[in-house]
Amino acid sequence: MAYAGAVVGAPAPVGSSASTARQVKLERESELRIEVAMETPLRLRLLNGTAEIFGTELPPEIWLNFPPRLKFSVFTWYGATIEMDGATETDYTADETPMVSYVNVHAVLDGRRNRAKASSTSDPDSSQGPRVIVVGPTDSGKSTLSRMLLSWAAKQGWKPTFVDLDIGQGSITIPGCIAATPIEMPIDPVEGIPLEMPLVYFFGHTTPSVNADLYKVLVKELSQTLERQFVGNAEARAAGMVINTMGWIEGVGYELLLHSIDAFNANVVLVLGQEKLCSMLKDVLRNKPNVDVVKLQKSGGVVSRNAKVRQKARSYRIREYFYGLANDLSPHSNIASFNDLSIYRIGGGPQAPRSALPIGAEPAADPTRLVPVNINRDLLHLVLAVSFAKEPDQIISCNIAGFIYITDVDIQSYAAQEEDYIPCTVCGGTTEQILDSRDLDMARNMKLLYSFKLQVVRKLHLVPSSVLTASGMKILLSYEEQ
Ligand SMILES: Nc1ncnc2c1ncn2[C@@H]1O[C@H](COP(=O)(O)OP(=O)(O)OP(=O)(O)O)[C@@H](O)[C@H]1O
Repeated sequence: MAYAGAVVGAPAPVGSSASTARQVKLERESELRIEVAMETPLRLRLLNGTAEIFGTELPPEIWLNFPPRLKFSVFTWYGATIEMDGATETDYTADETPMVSYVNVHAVLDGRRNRAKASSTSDPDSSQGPRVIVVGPTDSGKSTLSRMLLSWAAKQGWKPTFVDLDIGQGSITIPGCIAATPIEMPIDPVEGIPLEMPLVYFFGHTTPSVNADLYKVLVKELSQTLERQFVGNAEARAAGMVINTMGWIEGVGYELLLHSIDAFNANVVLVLGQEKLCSMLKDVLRNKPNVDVVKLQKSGGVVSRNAKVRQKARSYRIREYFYGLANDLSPHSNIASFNDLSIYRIGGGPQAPRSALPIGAEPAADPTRLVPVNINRDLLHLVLAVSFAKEPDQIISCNIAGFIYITDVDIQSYAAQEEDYIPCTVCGGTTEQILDSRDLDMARNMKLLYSFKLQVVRKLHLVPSSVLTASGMKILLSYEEQ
């Protein structure tokens, strides 16, 4: 069948929504850029030739289902024919892409991995593979480039570690977290980053400006944990890391970027699409000859997302966590007694009274102070992170097991049964704040430690509700569309 619909290099009209199957012939080194329709999924398959989606090769002939709103491109190095079935917001082909420069970076990184592998494992420096950090403004394609570098490396048998420091639009778990996970296979174009063994730290907000100190502490914790893991794992060490960062590159954002480069001992800094940031980083890192700062072109395919779209994307990520990408998970609902829960938030908290401060000094909240949270209806609709910490003072340095969503807080039945209220003693999270960013108040920035044992990564396995219906808080592990 002849190729219909897309003209090389020219966008199809926005909103084109042909729903019949159609074929697209791609010339070598060109790509088909697609934004799936808002409400309906898209099927796509490779008919002939070879093609990849952000570094992961497409299997021949097999239909892949892409959920609504997904934005991606199918790139071919040598030419391919693609068949699509379903509606799109936009689909067009482009023959100008920065893919050659991206794959050249991969080749250099691959050489470094081989050298690290071949070197004596007793020398920590030479056995360390590349630690790549991808930086740039919002919507410059950082996550996409990170993904390509990881998938190309995994295709060649490496198991690089993916570190995602983007708390606004991170791709490992729900927003508000920084996380790391080994990538052992090219990343699935539909499912995304595998969730088998992520190391997740909970910040609780979608922008670090609410508590930049806490963000730094968590980045440091994550980097130190990975460092310890690398000591006993020569394979992971040689494969190195790819670190995705936030798009906030001005002021405090720039300072946090420098802190991340330092915390992870990054030795390759890839700057996407901004001359000024590149020259600032080159300047500030000139005393570190082992750090390469490389400027790369932004792809014309990167889709810009406004605040509303980003906020929606965050809501979908949370929903996806509880229900699965294809609604294939069934979150459990449970009721837990207040006494079985200990909830803390980090930062803010009661401040020292002015009278206790030196004259002229302003009271300042300790950004890393652990504050017990009284259970009340303010917790309603919060998403809480479940910490692995055994004691409250471990919360800030501990990674988390998963998340719960609070659908009801029954104060009355609690009051009827409990004379003495014992303030809860563990850690907390965020909720609708993340879902709709209405309120970035630090009072909501909490972590959570569950006092009964949970083994959770993606699915929470709580004690059955019949055991825990005694009183108090009803916890439904689900998320309601706002
Ligand atoms: N070549 C391309 N063709 C089509 N869509 C693309 C292409 N490259 C990136 N995208 C899409 O553009 C969007 C933004 O890209 P990406 O998430 O990589 O940017 P970012 O710089 O990481 O964004 P952030 O501002 O959140 O840090 C994503 O939905 C991504 O899938």
